[in-house]
Amino acid sequence: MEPSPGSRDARPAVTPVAAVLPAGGSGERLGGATPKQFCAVQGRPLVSYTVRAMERISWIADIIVVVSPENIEIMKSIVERYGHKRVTIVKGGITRHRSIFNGLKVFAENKFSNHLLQKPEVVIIHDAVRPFVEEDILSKVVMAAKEHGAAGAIRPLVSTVIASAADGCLDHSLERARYRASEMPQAFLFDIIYEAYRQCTDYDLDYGTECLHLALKYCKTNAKLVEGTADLWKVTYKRDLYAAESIIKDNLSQQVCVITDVKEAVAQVGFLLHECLKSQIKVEAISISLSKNDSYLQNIFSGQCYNFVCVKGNKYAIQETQQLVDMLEKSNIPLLYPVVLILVHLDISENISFSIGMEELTRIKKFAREVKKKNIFVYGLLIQYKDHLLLQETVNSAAALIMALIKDRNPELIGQLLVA
Ligand SMILES: Nc1ccn([C@@H]2O[C@H](COP(=O)(O)OP(=O)(O)OP(=O)(O)O)[C@@H](O)[C@H]2O)c(=O)n1
Ligand SMILES: O=P(O)(O)OC[C@@H](O)[C@@H](O)[C@@H](O)CO
Repeated sequence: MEPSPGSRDARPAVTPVAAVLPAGGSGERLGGATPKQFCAVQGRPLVSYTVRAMERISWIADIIVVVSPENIEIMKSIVERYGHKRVTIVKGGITRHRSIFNGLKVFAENKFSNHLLQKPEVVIIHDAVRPFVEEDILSKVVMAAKEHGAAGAIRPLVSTVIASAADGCLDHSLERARYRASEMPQAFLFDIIYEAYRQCTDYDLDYGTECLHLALKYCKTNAKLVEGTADLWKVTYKRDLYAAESIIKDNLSQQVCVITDVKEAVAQVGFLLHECLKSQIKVEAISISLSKNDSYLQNIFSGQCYNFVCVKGNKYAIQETQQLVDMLEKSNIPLLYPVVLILVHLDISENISFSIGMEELTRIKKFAREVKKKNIFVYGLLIQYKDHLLLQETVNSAAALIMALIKDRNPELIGQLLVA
């Protein structure tokens, strides 16, 4: 059980809330050799998204991630690589309940000096494979647990629940409107859920699936049920991983920063691009020379924009783009999510003889490969037109290609040159 390095900051004056994330399963229903909590989504393990969801909430003082013994080193490397704070890794058990119980023990059988892992008043229990959890539902279940002793998120049933008879035929069905699906997060007064686990039979520990039931059975505590949102679902099957990937891609595709240099023709195309794109995505447009360490650009970075379009009037100014890459890297934006950087080369020469030699294409590909190591995906886009009347049509095509690259975020296409 080790807290992540540098994980302690000043402890809040009030009794803290802690979170236990069971991540010790094998993910059999998903299939494959890698347990689902460690499967990559947009290049990052699924568990890291759930840890991030907890650590960005300041009133959660400690995050306990419970993993199987063979995955402790993997979990440590995830915590280190993605800079997760306030994380303590604990060895899991052969069942989910046993893993959760091990996670709770770190507060009750505290092997760390007190100032490290203070026993929380309320503990959140949240499956590590439920990455889309927001502060609002966490706050609701914690407040409800403070009042009722236990609380859990619920959702309407999608399918009707039926019971089968011994012969495999329908025995009866439940009236769906009267029942709910128990989801996560759940929250408990620490003493209640810890006592429930202490009294728990081996049968419950090995076959149970519901923490709220343990609080009721062993501590006579009726959990408050809190309506949850649709995105609280658990990644169980392969389809859930695909769904998680597309939700994250969609979240990353909400904003783009269009950077043009100050040349008039480039600024004009930048303006037309802005007009084309703004009906599909939020556009921040700036016209600067990238050689300036522009405070405005820094503001864009703080706004967590993950998509950048640089419109240049000359050959791909790789060294200028390198400066943007350096600024992005310093901002830490690519740490958690891949950043899309589209280099738009504008060719409005009268003679359409413009050509990008193999040498130039190779330079772009080489640059893109280098930058991919920083989790920045670089794509080339050529806008060329001879007849001014075709400008709008060409820009429309460029905008469509830009949206496709932003939404797809395909690492296999980095360094390629598309032509609008
Ligand atoms: N011994 C176990 C089993 C499960 N879990 C965790 O409990 C959560 C919900 O359980 P489930 O979806 O059933 O995960 P798995 O048991 O891995 O899935 P499967 O049943 O398909 O093997 C997951 O984050 C899982 O890692 C755990 O911490 N320890
Ligand atoms: O049963 P599994 O181990 O797949 O997952 C656990 C779920 O049952 C559990 O997270 C919710 O039903 C809330 O208790």
